[in-house]
This record gives sequence, C-alpha cells and structure tokens, in this order.
Amino acid sequence: MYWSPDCVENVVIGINGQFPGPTIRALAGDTISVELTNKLNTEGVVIHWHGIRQFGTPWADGAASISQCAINPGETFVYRFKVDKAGTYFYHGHYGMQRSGGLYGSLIVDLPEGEKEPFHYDGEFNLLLSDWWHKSSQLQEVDLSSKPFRWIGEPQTLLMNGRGQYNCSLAAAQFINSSSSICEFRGNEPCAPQILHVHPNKTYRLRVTSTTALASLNLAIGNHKLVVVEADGNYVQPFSVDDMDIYSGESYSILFTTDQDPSKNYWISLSVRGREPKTPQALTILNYFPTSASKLPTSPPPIAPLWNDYNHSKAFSNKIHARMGSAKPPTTYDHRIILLSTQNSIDGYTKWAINNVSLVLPATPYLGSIKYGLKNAFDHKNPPEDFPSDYDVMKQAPNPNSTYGNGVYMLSFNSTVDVVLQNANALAANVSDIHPWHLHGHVFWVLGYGEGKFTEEDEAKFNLKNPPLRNTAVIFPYGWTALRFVADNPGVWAFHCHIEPHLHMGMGVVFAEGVDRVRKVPNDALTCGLTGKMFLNNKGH
Ligand SMILES: O=C1O[C@H]([C@@H](O)CO)C(O)=C1O
Repeated sequence: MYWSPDCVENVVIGINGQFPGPTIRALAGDTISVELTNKLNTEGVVIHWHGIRQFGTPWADGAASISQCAINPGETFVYRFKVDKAGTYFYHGHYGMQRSGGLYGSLIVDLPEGEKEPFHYDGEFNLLLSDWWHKSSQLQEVDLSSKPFRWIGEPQTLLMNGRGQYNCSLAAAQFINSSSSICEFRGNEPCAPQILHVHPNKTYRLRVTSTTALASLNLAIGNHKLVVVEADGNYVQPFSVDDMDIYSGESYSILFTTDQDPSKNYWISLSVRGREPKTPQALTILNYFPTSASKLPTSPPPIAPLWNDYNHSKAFSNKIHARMGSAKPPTTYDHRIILLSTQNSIDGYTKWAINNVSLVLPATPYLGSIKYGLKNAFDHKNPPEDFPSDYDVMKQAPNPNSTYGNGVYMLSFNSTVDVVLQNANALAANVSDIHPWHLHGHVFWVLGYGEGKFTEEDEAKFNLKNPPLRNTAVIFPYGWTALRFVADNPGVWAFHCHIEPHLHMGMGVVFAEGVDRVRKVPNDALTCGLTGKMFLNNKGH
C-alpha cells in the first residue's frame, strides 16, 4: 500500500538527488544565494520563489519566463534574493509542467534573532503537500497541447513530503515488477510515509504548504483540533477547526495540542476537494510517545467532507481574518480590473482565457522588452479590463472561441489596484471549477467572496476591517473573489491560476509597474528572444 515516486519510478525531477528538493531555511532579512545547475537533458528550467517579494533587489522577478530566460541544459545560474518576512513559503519550477514532475521544495523563513512569534509552540513539523501522476510532465504537456485535447485526469496519488499510498495491484500492473515487495509497508522503509512523532501535552506548529499541480486538498488529524495562525506568510486571527482546506499555492501554519490518550496513535488524512476524487485519501500517523509507531490507530481515519460540499470550503475561507493589529487596506482603489475566467475552444484546442484572452508568454522576457522599449516583443494593446455585461456566467458560452494574447496590464506605480476574479461555467454544461489564483511579487488583501456575477452593489460587502493578506486566493464555482493590492514592487509580475495545467492552457495575466525604477536588468533576463539578439555579447553571463 505504501509507495513513493522516487522509490518506485524514475521520472522525478529531483534536486541534489532529493525529492522533494531540500528545505531552504533562513532568517528574515537574509539574502539567499542559490546556485542552480540544470542537469535535465532536453529542457530549460526556471525557479519561482513563491511568496517572496524580492523588493529592492536587482532581480525584479525570479519567476516565470516573464522576467528570466530559461536556464538551459548544462547551464548554471545563481538566484540571489532577500527574504524580508518570516513565514512558510516554497519554491517550484515555473517552466512547462515541471512542478507536476516534482520540481519543488520548502522555503521557511524564521523571525530574526530576538523576535518572537505571537503564539507558543513546543516543536514543529513541515508538511509539503503535492499530487502525483505516473505520466511524465513532458508527456502531460504534449497531451494538453494536442488536438484533440487529452486532459491529464486526476492524480494517482497525494503526497506528503513526497510520500504517499498507491493501490499496489494497479502499480504493479503498470510499473513495477509484480514480485516487488516495495508496496509492503513495515514502518521503516525509506519510502514509507513520514510519521509525526509527538510527546503528550505539548503544542506543535505544523507548517502546511500545497504545491499540487491540480488537487485542492483537505487535511485533518483524527481527534485533534487545528488552530490556524498563519496563511501565506501572514499572521491570521487564530481560529479552530476540525479539518482545513488548502489550495495549490497556499501555505498555513496550524497549531495542535497533543491532549489525547497517549497510549494510542491517530490518523492524519489528506483528501481531494472540488473535483470528483478518483485519488485515494493519503494517510500518515500521529505517533504519541511512548506508543510504538507501528501500532495502528484504533479510531478510523477522519471522514473527508464531500468533495462538492462547497459550503464547507466557503465556511473555512470566510473564517480567515488578519490578526488583530495587522495593516489595513487602503479604503479606496485607484484602478479596478475585472477578470472573467472561461474555458474555451480555439481552433479545436481546449484553453482557458481571461476576458477572452488566452495567455501565451512571449519568447522575450517582459522586463527587458519594457525597460528597453521594444515594440515587437509583445502585444502593446491594453488587455481588456472587463467583459461584456451580457455574458451569462452561469451558462455555457454561446460561442466558446477565444484568442491568444500576451498583453500587459500597466499599473501606475504605488496605485491601489482592485481585482475582481469572476468565475463562470466551463465548456461542459453545469461545470464550474475551483481556481486558486497566485500573484507574484505582492501580497493582496482578500476583500470577499460572492456568488454569481459581481455587481457594483457587491462592493458594499467588502471587508475593509480585517481582510487577510495573502498571495493566493481561490475562486469558487460560479462565484467571484475581490482582492486589493498596492502596486509598489517595480517589475513585471504574473498573476495566474496555480493549477499547473490551467496555466499551461492560458489561465493567467501579466501586471507591470515601475519598470523604469528597475535599475539594472540582469543579463539572464536579456540573453534570449529579441533582447538576446540585442545583447548578444552578454550570452554566457
Ligand atoms: O482544464 C480542464 O480540462 C478538463 C475538462 O474540463 C475537459 O476535459 C478539466 O477537468 C479541467 O480542469
């Protein structure tokens, strides 16, 4: 029953021979330097430092191909960036579908010496959640870009720190020589799930991050309450739940207290939300000292909320508020952009579009093309800031066609920007998916969630008192989500659905602000595309 990709299959994109990649741990205020050599044979690599602002560094956006040329096979590149805020973060590949292939790891930033968290804990664990397919990320890319389109389907396994369960009779049929004993778990195999070993009557901090390619997740610890204290690197007003949802791109810290019978162990469970689950619940064990870790819990694993119980998910999201005393958002905005997400069919290819534009990133990274005023590197027409008022978000589009584009929303430096994300019906009737949207280089306030089409009157419902600061926020089926942020980070920034195949299919937009304030565009943002031709001498950095 127990199995892990790096034990059984040879298709993981690891880092330093590790899967997931090594956990990077630093103190707030540190400058981190990561030397990355691309040892893949055939494709470039780009790493995104998810949730890191990188303000004031010459490197405006260590993110997608938006501001960086891919690190080609055999090349080495040094990422240097400052981590200015304590919290739970991660890093991941942002090129093709490499995140689905396993290119990710944790990034944890501790408070500087002498500063204390506003909550107490005796010990901590780190749980990096992901999902896994047996097909390589390269083949998944081919499937998604084919005509007719081949969807990647639901993951075979959910992973916690790279470990998970799999139905071994199926695995054996497909991948493993059936005489293999790797599927039999005895508790000490290198690929067995990570057990959390605890002492009674203590409080533990569990850092939970989701880097899934697709799955929205629900986490529970049998018989234990979870107290949420941090979201995406920001403190939240503590609240207690029996189980929690976590969407791709999000991170949380939760506290739990080991106040149960120490002669027993308890299940920790992970299950899929928002998509009909064809993936088994992932399980590991909370092991109380001095009970043996191999003693199975006497109570059954937590029962997951129904996958389509959206009220359960909305109730959780609506409990998240900024910790008392946190910075409040500006009370008004300068610029409002409404972004409608639709699933489309363009010449028979299945895509996602935002206000009817399906994003295809240009070959030349935006930072250099904007800074040096290149005319032909991307589409200079302003992308649409709204969608036709007669569009019915509850129904299939009468015309599912759309267009490709790569325009940039130019934001005035230091302006306050409101973004309303509007969900709609997908291509099939009566389908509207969950989409977690992630913004690079900024945090935003989540002002509220609503049902159906957003109207001016909905503004009265915005929470300006204690909205949480996040870098990722979900849109629920047929609903809207309103965000506010200050465009105060010079650079070019992606804002996109964190479901990796959806981004691949065009579900994203690009913001830029204050590019004239970026003093020096690093060579590695200039050595490809049109700027590559202009700055040919820089090649080789
Ligand atoms: O983008 C997607 O495509 C499929 C389906 O809509 C079409 O096959 C799916 O479930 C998605 O989330």
